[in-house]
Amino acid sequence: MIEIRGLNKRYGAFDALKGIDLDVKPGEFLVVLGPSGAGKSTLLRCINRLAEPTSGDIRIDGQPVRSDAASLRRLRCQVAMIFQHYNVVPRLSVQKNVLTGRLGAVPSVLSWLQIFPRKDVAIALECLRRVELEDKAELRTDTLSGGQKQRVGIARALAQQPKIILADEPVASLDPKTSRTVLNYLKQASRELGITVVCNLHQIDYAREFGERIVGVSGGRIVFEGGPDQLNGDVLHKIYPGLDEGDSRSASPLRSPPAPALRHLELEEA
Ligand SMILES: Nc1ncnc2c1ncn2[C@@H]1O[C@H](COP(=O)(O)OP(=O)(O)OP(=O)(O)O)[C@@H](O)[C@H]1O
Repeated sequence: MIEIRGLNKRYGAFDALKGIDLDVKPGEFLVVLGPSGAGKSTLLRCINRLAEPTSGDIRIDGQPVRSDAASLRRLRCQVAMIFQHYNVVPRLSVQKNVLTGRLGAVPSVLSWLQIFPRKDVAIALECLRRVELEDKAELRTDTLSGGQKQRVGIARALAQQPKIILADEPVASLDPKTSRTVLNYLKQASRELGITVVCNLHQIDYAREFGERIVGVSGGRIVFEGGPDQLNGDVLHKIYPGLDEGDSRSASPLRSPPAPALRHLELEEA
């Protein structure tokens, strides 16, 4: 579903990604694990062209990903994104937030007027049902808890009816119990709908629990690819140089501090 060959991304004089080769199979739930600054977000942003690769080739469903308007339009339909800070519109109702996932499929004049065809409203409600929030559809989104907001983020991504969901640290701002609930919704939807998911995580425990396959990134390179049962101490030291034994058994020391809310939405500087 995703084929990446020789992907490099340079910011000024800094190489954020160095020769990434990666294949993601259709329907796979892939976890990208790595320390802060490893290049995980940059990898996702290159896949969906929020960042322009310096060099290399990315194909989605066999089609090369390019930056011309037609390719970007196709890409935006095929690939949905889930963000650490939910990126919901607080004043809008839960249902309207989910309906924004339908914007690519609705004539722009209707979306300008915030009028959505009945078919799209039905899709939004079905997606809310998948994350068990259909009873909150009419509420303002800023009345929800963090975990519920992220479930709205998942429903919005599902409403797009994408082939691929890229989730950039979707549970970094949530407590452990809520994190597991949110990741369960995401994994279940991926399994039932056959959506390919690439999910960036900081937490080793969640990577083991939810990843069907894990890619370890460190210093802009892939340093591990394998199953969750292969995440042993040696592998963890490769991914997290300097990690001590206690850290490798616990998820919490590897939690990142929250990043600025809009960082992942901002297009990189030209
Ligand atoms: N727009 C940018 N301009 C300059 N440098 C950048 C930019 N975006 C990312 N970087 C740098 O590229 C490196 C990789 O960043 P990236 O956000 O991809 O890492 P990450 O693994 O996702 O980290 P985190 O888990 O903290 O989000 C970091 O050193 C970061 O400072």
